[in-house]
Amino acid sequence: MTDPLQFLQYQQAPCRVLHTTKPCDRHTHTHTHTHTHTHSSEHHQPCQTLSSMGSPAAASRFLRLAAPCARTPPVARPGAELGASALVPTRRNLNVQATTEKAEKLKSIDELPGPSFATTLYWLFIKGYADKSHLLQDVQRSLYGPIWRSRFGPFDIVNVASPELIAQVIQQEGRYPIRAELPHWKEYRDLRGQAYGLHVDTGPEWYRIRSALNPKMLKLREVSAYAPIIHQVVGDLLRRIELLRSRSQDQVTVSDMAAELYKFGFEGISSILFETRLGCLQDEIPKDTLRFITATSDMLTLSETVVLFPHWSRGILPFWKRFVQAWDDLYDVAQTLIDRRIAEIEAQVSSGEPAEGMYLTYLLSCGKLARAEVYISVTELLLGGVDTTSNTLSWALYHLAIDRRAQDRLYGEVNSVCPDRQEPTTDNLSRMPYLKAVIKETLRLYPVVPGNGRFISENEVVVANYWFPKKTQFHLCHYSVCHDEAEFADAEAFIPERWLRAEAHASGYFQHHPYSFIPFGVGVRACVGKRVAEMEMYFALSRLIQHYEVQLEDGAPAVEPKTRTLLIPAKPINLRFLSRA
Ligand code: HEM
Repeated sequence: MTDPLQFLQYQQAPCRVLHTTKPCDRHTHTHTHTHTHTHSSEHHQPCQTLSSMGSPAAASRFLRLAAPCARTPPVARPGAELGASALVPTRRNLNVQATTEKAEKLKSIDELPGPSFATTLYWLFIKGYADKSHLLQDVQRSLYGPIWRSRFGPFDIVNVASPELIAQVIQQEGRYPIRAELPHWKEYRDLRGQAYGLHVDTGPEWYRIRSALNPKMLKLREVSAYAPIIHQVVGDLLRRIELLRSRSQDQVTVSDMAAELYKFGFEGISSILFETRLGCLQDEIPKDTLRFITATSDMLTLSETVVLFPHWSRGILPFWKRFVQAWDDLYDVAQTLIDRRIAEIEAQVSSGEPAEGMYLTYLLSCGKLARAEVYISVTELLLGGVDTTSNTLSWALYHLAIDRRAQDRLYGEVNSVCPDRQEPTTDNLSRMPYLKAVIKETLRLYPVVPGNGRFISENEVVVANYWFPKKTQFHLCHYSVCHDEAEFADAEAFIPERWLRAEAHASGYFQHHPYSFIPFGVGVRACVGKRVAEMEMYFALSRLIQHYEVQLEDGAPAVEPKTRTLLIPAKPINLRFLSRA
């Protein structure tokens, strides 16, 4: 079966499209320009919409005639028992679905099973799933099947928890997909007169920003240019581990590895975005870094709280004020760092030196973004690029520490491609399939983004045999699907070999549906930092394993994940690093 990530639009040949948008008062320039983007050709012919159909019956008639829009090849999955949804929606069989008798009898959203508000409250606060919402996906799927509706305060959500149904949603996501509406983020931006940015802008405006960010983030060749700076940061991480070991009682233990890797993640992505070393892995963490760390956590937590309360409560309850403060801090840190770098660039230019840089120099000079958009884009990239890589690395080390056999195999591979602790190059990485398999398996067991979303605002859509009106919010239950025994044999076990095609085929481990593993999302809205994240994780993990044998502390209890927007370790992970020298 094919890797779903190969369908990411970014990997396809770029095409030139003329985008002419009307001038907008929010930005300082008129957006009439030509730019390069990496859409698949399907996107120039938007998915057929059901928007003007008006009723399930009309939609079903339409479906019978429609040429479906699909991005994946047909996948026959034995044993799928999902009624109409068992037909994996592909270019061919979406038509088949449409022509079945079932399509005549599309059901409405009100017919979906699902918990009442009271039941949800019970699950979250009495049964204790408030910080384990990843597990709630599994519980609810077993109660209601692969599609159900949940209502919680102002939220009305359709959950889908099978790869077939996730594929159906994605295939109808439209030309400019939206993950979720973020009215409170927009309100903050309006309050401060800031540009909207990736998460708040929608439609062609979102796409214009995204197209500016993509080229130096998603093209392998471009991302390879960041290898030397990432190696520098990995060097700092190794020195930091050496220092922490030497300070520990037994001279080998590093406590709370996730916290150390957070600093690594921050330094890594900052070195690319700001073209400056911040020194996060030094003993004294820069003040601004600490401010950003606190603000990130506050903003994400408060973001979930603020929307639950009505507008009028903002003067009484503290949440909105703290939410605004957290965003102010995030933005201010990014703006300060950017302004500092701009001053350096200006000084270089005025002294006749060429202004060479990496990502920030590109964003400032590409002529596609106003300065205000650069500020907010870099803030959002920083927001997305730290906990994600650092938590994934923490889980990878944790499992390698438990699984001696996997660790030995990884060490063997790294050592054979890069003997004598040579720093791996990006070319070397292509000869390290086991390293990549370890990261994939880590992301399968601990998808750091355990649930994704699609808010389908422009179109009415059909998923399974249900018809949904415009503005339906879908929740894509990745965690549940990644842990589904029907997709992944021995789903709870850490088996990197399942990603090595030849071995996995021989042992029956490679049989999953492409949409059962999409840790970086999929399509034009997928993660913009995927390539950078992979490079950071590959370099860090390979060099750590070159230097150390990693073990769990004696008698350390198992560490479970918890959800705090992202899937993170519920307890500190303490590891022993035994020098291989
Ligand atoms: C292990 C590492 C990472 C994982 C698993 C991950 C996962 C994801 C996922 C699942 C999405 C949503 C995609 C969708 O809706 O289809 C996303 C979006 C995003 N990610 Fe990542 N991410 C990672 C690292 C990074 C890094 C390093 C950066 C920054 C360079 C980053 C920046 C972003 C941004 C800005 C978005 C929003 C894109 C948009 O809305 O257009 N991520 N990521």
